[in-house]
Amino acid sequence: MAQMLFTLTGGGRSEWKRTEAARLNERDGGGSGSIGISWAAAAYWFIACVCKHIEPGNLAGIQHIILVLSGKGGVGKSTISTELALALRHAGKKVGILDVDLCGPSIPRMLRAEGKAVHQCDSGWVPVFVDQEQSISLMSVGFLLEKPDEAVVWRGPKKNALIKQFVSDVAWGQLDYLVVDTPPGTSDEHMAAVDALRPYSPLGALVVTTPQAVSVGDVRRELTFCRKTGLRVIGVVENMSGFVCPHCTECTNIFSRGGGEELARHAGVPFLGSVPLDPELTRSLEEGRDFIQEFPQSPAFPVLSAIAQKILNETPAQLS
Ligand SMILES: Nc1ncnc2c1ncn2[C@@H]1O[C@H](COP(=O)(O)OP(=O)(O)OP(=O)(O)O)[C@@H](O)[C@H]1O
Repeated sequence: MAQMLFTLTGGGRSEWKRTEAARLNERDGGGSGSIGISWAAAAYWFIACVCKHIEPGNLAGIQHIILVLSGKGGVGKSTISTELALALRHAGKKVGILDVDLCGPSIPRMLRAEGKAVHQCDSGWVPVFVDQEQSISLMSVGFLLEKPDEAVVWRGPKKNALIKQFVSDVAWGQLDYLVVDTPPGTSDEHMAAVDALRPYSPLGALVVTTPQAVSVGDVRRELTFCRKTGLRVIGVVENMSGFVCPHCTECTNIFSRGGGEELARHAGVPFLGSVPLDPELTRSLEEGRDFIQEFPQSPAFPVLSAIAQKILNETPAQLS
């Protein structure tokens, strides 16, 4: 504990002690879930407030916050978060990604940032910059784990405490967009994220689904969650919507098609587009490559670019 507090409150840029985080994770994994990082966070806040080392409002420089939600796991939420961030970045925007999918942090790998370390400055944790121009910054629990495939086995209160700490303590600086990748479903973690983010900036949700009725049904629950928490729905994205044969360019609707669009129409929320299954997208994510820059001929490229463009077109007017 003493070591952790030292690393969190010490002056200058000292490296986050990942081994200490991993040790706390190990010690508390599956246990009471109420000690460890959450206690350290409380102590950290107390000391930070007393010493006035931490400026409140680390999110104050962010123009727009977009929460990416999905009813089910594996429908491509992290994929859409990553590609949206890349597309916005290629449109000249400064973008941050906050990965609050604590049990499945896949974005560091998708952006080839695995193994990078989070540093500390006077105003909090410095996110990892994933490109040389420092136009995309990323914060993920993946950076706090000793090994990339280590499991985070925490109970709800502890996860919520870390999400709140991510929201308050990451020094993003000036950003045009913060894309928040959430776990699947509508859990306590979503409430923690929404509650913690609400005071800082206009907020909207982008809901990802696959076209099948079973996934679309889960999206209805997401839309209800948005309504109940007062989150504006920016739009629905249908992912894995058809497979375009690379040889003959014929599109096969493997998981049916159009469920997301129909749901959006019924719910009265915007439909942003249907992203096809695209092997080049899978490959670029596996290899941590920049799909938007490297694969402009791919079938998923025009749809992902159009989704980013719709967000660019409407966010200044509607979210401000
Ligand atoms: N349109 C697509 N074309 C090809 N592959 C895709 C597409 N969308 C997602 N994938 C692949 O599907 C897998 C699951 O995607 P992803 O991790 O983004 O889903 P998720 O909803 O974030 O999952 P989780 O709920 O586990 O966080 C990944 O391997 C990704 O590369």
